[in-house]
Amino acid sequence: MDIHISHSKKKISGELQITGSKSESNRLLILQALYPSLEVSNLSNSDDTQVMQKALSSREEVVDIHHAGTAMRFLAAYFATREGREVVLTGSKRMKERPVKLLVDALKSLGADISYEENEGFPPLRIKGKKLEKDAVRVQANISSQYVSALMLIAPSLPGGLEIKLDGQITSAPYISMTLEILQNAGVKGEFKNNKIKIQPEKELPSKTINIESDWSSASYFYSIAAICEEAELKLSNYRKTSLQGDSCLARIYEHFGVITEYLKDTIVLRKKPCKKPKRIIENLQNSPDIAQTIAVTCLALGIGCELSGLHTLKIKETDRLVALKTEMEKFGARVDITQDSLRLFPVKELAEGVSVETYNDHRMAMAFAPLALRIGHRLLDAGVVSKSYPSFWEDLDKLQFSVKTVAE
Ligand SMILES: O=C(O)C1=C[C@@H](OP(=O)(O)O)[C@@H](O)[C@H](O)C1
Ligand SMILES: C=C(OP(=O)(O)O)C(=O)O
Repeated sequence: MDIHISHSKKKISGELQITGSKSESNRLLILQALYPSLEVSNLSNSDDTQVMQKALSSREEVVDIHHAGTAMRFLAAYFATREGREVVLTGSKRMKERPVKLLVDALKSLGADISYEENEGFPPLRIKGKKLEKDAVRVQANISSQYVSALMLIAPSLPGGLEIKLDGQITSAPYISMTLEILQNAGVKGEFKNNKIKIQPEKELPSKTINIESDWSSASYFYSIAAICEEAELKLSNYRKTSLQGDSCLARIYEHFGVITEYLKDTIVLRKKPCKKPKRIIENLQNSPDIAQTIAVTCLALGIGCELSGLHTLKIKETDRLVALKTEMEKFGARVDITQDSLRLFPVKELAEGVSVETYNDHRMAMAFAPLALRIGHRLLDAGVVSKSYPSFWEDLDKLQFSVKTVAE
C-alpha cells in the first residue's frame, strides 16, 4: 500500500492508546512459556509479538519469525533448551542477513546443538533442543544486546542458573537492564554489575500478572509531531515516568524542540508551545538506537542540523538505516553525511516537493517520515510496514486529522 500523507492544521490535539511495548511483550512471552504461572496484560498487537506467540505454540518443524529480531534471538536460546524438540528457525530475506553467530557460539559453549542451514553465522538455524548443564558463558556485547537478553531469558530455567560475562563495549544497554528488571518483577533473583550478569535458577515462579507499559519507541512519532507543529497537546495512555524502556529518554531529548512531558497517573501529556528553535541537536544514541530515525526526520522538518552518534547497530537492523536515512532525506534537498556509526544532517530551509519516500521493509522508516507531512505533503511507499511494531499507526494519525490517502502503486 502506497499512501500520500499531508496535514494542514497548525494545532494538534488528541488522546491515543498505543499498543504495549514489543520488547517487553516478547521477553514476557518467553518467560511465560518457561513459567506458565505468569500472566501478562496489555500485550503488544505488533506483528513481531504475533510471530513470537505463533512460534511458541507451533508444533511444526519450520518456525518462521519473518522480520522480528527479538523473536529470532530469543527463540534461538529458548529452542536450544527444549529437550527432544528439533526446529528450523528461519525468517525473512533480511533476517537471513542479520548476524546471529555470537549468540549461537555462546549457546554452543553451553552445550547447545545448533547448525546453520544456509550461510555460516546467519539464520536459518537448525536447533536440536537439549538439556544445557553449564552455568557460565561469555558473549560479545557490542553488536546486539539481544544476544545477551536471549541468554538471560533462559538463564533461570537452567539447573544452576547462569553467569554471563560481557566482552567489549556494551551496546543498547537499557535493553539488558529491561530484561533483568522483567526477570526480577517475575520473581527471579539476578544482578548486573561490572560487565557480569548473574541469574539464579528457579524451578517455579509465583502466579502473577505483569502489566506491559505502552511502547515508547512508538511514542517517538508523536513527540516528533508535537515538535514539528506550532502548538500541540497529546495524551498518550499507559506510560509511566519510571519506565523499563530506554527510549523513554525521548522526554528529555524532545525538550530541545520545546516539547514538555507532563506525567499524570499512567498517562503522559505532550505539550508544545511556540519556542525558539535550537541551531542543531547533538546526541549519542548508543542506548536508544530505535529513535534515531525519528530525531533525524524531526530535525529535517524543522530545518535544524543534527549530529547523531553511537549508531553502529543501525546497519544491521530491518534495513541499513544509515544509508536509508541519507537516501530519503536527501530527496527533500538536505545534505546528509554518514559514517559507520554516525549521521550528520545539514539544515535545509526549503524542502523539495513531490517526494516519494521508500521504506525498505522498515516500519521505522515509514513512521519516522510521517510527521514530516506537517511541513510538506509526500508519498510513503509500502506504508503497511508499520505493522511490525504498530499496526494501528495510520488510524491513529487519522485521529489527529492527518490526511492519509491510498494512491495507485
Ligand atoms: O531487546 C530488544 O527488545 C531490542 C534491542 C535493540 O536491538 P540491539 O540490541 O540489536 O540494538 C532494539 O534496537 C530492538 O528494537 C529491540
Ligand atoms: C530493530 C528493531 O527490531 P528487531 O531488532 O527486534 O527486529 C526495531 O524495532 O527497530
